[in-house]
Amino acid sequence: MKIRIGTRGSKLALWQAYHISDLLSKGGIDSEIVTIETKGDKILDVTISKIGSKGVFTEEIEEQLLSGQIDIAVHSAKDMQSELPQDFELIAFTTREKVNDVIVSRNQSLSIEDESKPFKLGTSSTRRLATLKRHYPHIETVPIRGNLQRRISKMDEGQCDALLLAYAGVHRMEYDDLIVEHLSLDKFIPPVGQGSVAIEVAKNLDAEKKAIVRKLTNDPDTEKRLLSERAFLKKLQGGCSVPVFALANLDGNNLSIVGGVTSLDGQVQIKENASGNIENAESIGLELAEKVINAGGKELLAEIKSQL
Ligand SMILES: NCc1[nH]cc(CCC(=O)O)c1CC(=O)O
Repeated sequence: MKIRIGTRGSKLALWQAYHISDLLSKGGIDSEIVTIETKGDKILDVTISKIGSKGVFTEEIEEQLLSGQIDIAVHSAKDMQSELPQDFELIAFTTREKVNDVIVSRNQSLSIEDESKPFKLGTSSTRRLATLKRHYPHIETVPIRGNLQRRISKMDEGQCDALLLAYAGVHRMEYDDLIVEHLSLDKFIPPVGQGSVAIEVAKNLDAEKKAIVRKLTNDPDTEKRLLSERAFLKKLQGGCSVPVFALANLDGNNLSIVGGVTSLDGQVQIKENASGNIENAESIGLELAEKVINAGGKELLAEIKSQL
């Protein structure tokens, strides 16, 4: 058996694909990596929230899953919509990396906490922008898009002094030396799924292939955390372009999740939590969503979406 792995062509995406290929190979399964260019890779001059269509990074890949040109597709879990088109499913989540965001800069003396030394921080994520406005209003932000390497060259050209990024991507691309600060999970709660690699398949994929890929790549603890977070996101109809955040953690058989939504200007934040037995991961996520909705989350989200 040979598994054809579809992926976007960025270095981070390729790292993820090779990671899956390695896990398969340790289990004695051969694989081949197929790179696929998506709309999201071609349009670089506008923020993702303005491209508008769902699945800008997934559509072309899903076409190849459906036609059988590839068997599995590898994505950053956090980039996956909470509701996939009906012919597709996620069958595995790899062991999660540290979930926090970091500040990356050539200037080791920067600190986001030091209000006397403001600096220009590059980010285009609405969640990060809203969080910055709420907790660090002295920080000036600059929109920066593109893959990690591109963002770092934009920083080096002087467009900004520092970048706000997920630790997972920075670490995988081996830019650890540029990390000047790890952001606290109390203030910067990550988006759903940050730090894990998800495997997507067409539902009609051969059952034996599905089972073998899942067995060799899925981390059950990560899966429970992500199922809970993704159930929350789906119920709230969040999506990756709005400042919705959630993080589930495990302590033995207990799963606890914190999550919510922040207004774009940072003035309003709804943040709730829920917990229970790990077996009820998804219903705990739904319970969290209900709490956020009861606290006015739907109205806040509608207002945010009208402003994007
Ligand atoms: N939005 C792009 C993206 N998708 C996944 C990661 C990082 C790796 C991960 O969280 O799995 C990044 C970069 C970033 O947000 O800094």
